Amino acid sequence: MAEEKYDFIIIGTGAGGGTLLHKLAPTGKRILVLERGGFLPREKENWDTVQVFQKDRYHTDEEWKDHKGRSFHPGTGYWVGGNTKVYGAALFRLREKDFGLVEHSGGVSPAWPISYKELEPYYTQAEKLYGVRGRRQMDRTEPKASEEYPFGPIKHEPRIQEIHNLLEKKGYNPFYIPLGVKLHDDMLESSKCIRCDTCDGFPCLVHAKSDADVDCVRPNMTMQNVELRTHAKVECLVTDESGKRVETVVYSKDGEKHAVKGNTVVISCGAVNSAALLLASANDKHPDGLANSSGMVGRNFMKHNNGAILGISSKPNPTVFQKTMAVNDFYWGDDEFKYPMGHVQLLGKVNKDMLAADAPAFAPGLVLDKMASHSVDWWITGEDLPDPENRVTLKDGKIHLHYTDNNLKGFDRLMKKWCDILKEIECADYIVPHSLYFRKKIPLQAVGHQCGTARFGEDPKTSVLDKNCRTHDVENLYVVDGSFFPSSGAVNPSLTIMANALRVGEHLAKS
Ligand SMILES: Cc1cc2nc3c(=O)[nH]c(=O)nc-3n(C[C@H](O)[C@H](O)[C@H](O)COP(=O)(O)OP(=O)(O)OC[C@H]3O[C@@H](n4cnc5c(N)ncnc54)[C@H](O)[C@@H]3O)c2cc1C
Repeated sequence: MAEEKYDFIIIGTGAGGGTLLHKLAPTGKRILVLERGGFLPREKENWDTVQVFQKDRYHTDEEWKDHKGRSFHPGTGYWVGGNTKVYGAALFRLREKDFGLVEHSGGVSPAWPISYKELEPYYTQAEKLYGVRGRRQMDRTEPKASEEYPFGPIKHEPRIQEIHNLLEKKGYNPFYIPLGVKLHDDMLESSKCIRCDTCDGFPCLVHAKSDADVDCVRPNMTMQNVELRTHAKVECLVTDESGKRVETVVYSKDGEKHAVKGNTVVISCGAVNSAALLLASANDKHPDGLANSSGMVGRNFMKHNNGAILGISSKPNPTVFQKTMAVNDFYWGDDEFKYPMGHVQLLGKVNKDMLAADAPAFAPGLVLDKMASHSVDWWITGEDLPDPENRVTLKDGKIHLHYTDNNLKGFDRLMKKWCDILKEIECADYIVPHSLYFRKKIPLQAVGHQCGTARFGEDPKTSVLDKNCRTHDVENLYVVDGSFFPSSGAVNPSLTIMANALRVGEHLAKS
C-alpha cells in the first residue's frame, strides 16, 4: 500500500463533507476527498417515478439488519453529494429554542453546546451558498436572521394559493418553504429549474437543485490543491501508537486497498456510516471503537417521526411543483397540548406510480390516477428524542440498526389535528395515509433524516465530539455530518448540517 500525505482528508461529500470542502478549498491546503460513490448519472431515469420510487434505482442495494437480525434495504444512496442528490431541498433553520433543553410529552430534548446565535452567521452563509428562496416573518416560530433570504420565495400554484388563503382565513400562518432550488419564477425561459413535478425525492436531471455535488464539489474539484477520489470506500482509520492521532486512512477502490495520511481527518459519511466507520476502527487503544471512550458512538440515533398523508377532495389539484408551503403553528404545541407537536409541509406532487406500490390497499389503475389528480400531499414531522438504546452496531462487518419509536404523542396529535383542519377547510373529503415517500413499510428503511450517532457536547463522558466537532479522544479527527446533533428538532436537518460544516470549516482553516 503506497502512502501519500495531505493536510486534510475529507471522507464523504454530502451535506456535511461537500460543504466543508467548499469552505476549505480556498485555503490552498492539500485536500483529499474520498467518496464511496460516483457521480450520479444524468439519464432519463432521473425523472422516472417507477425507477426512482418503485425500483429504488438510486438507493444502495446494501443490506442492513434490524435488532432481530432481519435484513432490510435502507432508503439511502452513495453518490457525490450524498443524499442531497435526492432531497427535497427544504432548507430550514432549527428554531432558537431547539438549541436549549425542551420538555416534550415523551421526555427531554437536550440542549446543544452552542446557541442559535453562535450558528446564525453560518446559517446565513449556508443560505447564500445554496441559494435559498423564501420570505422571512411569515413563520412565527422562525428564529431571527441577520439577513433576508438570497432570493424571494417560490410562488404557490393556484390550488396551493387557494389552500394558503383558506388557512389564513382560519387564523393559521402558512408560509413559503425555504427552498434550495434554482427557479426564477418570473424568468422561466432563462431559469435553470423548469418547475417540474420530479424534484422532491428525485435527482435533478438539469442540475437545478442546490445540492452538495453541484454547488460545492464540482466548483472546487478542478482546484490544484483538491483531489477527489470516487468509488473510494473508507474501511478504517489507523491511529499512531499513542492512540491520540489518526495516522492512516485505509480505503478500498477497484478491489484494492490503499492507505493515505492526513494531518487532519474529517469523517462525513452520514450518521449511520460515520458511526460504523468509527466502530470498525477499534484498536488496542480504542477497544470499543475509535473515539468511543464515552460509549456513545452509534448511540442516540434519531431519524424523526415522519408521516405522509394525502388529502383528497372533489376538487382537482393540477399543481406541478407542489412543495411550496409549510405550517409551524403547532411546532411548540397548542392550547390543549402544551408540549411540542411538530412541523407540517407539502410534499412534491404525488402521482399514480408512487401510489402503485401500495396498490393492494387501494384500487389500481384509473382509481390511483384519479386519487393522485385530486390529492394535496402533506409531510408531517415530529421530533424523536435521543435514546442510547437506539443505536448503530457492527456485527461481522454488517450494519445493525436498533430503533424503537419514541415521543409519539405530540406527533400523533399533530397528524390528527392536521387531518381535522384539512376537512374543516374542505381540502380533504377523506384522508389516505401514504407510506411510500420514505418507504415506510419497513419503518427502519426511513433513514433520510438520520442524525445523532456521535453527538457533540462539553462532557467527554457523555459526548463523542467537542464544540468544534473534534473527537474528544483523537486530536486530529473531526465529524461534520448529521452525527453531531444532540437533538433533532422537527424541521428538515440539512441546512443545520451545512451551516455547522461551514462553522467547523472556519475553525479548521484558522487552525
Ligand atoms: C428522499 C429524501 C428527501 C430529503 N429531503 C430533505 C429536505 O427537503 N430537506 C432537508 O433538510 N433534508 C432532506 N433530506 C435529508 C438530507 O438529505 C440529509 O439530512 C443530508 O443529506 C445528510 O447529510 P450528511 O452529510 O449527514 O450525509 P449524506 O448527505 O448522506 O452524505 C454522506 C456521504 O458519505 C459517503 N460515504 C458513506 N460512507 C462512506 C465511506 N465509508 N467512505 C467514503 N464515503 C462514504 C456517501 O456516499 C455520501 O456521499 C432528505 C433525504 C432523503 C433521502
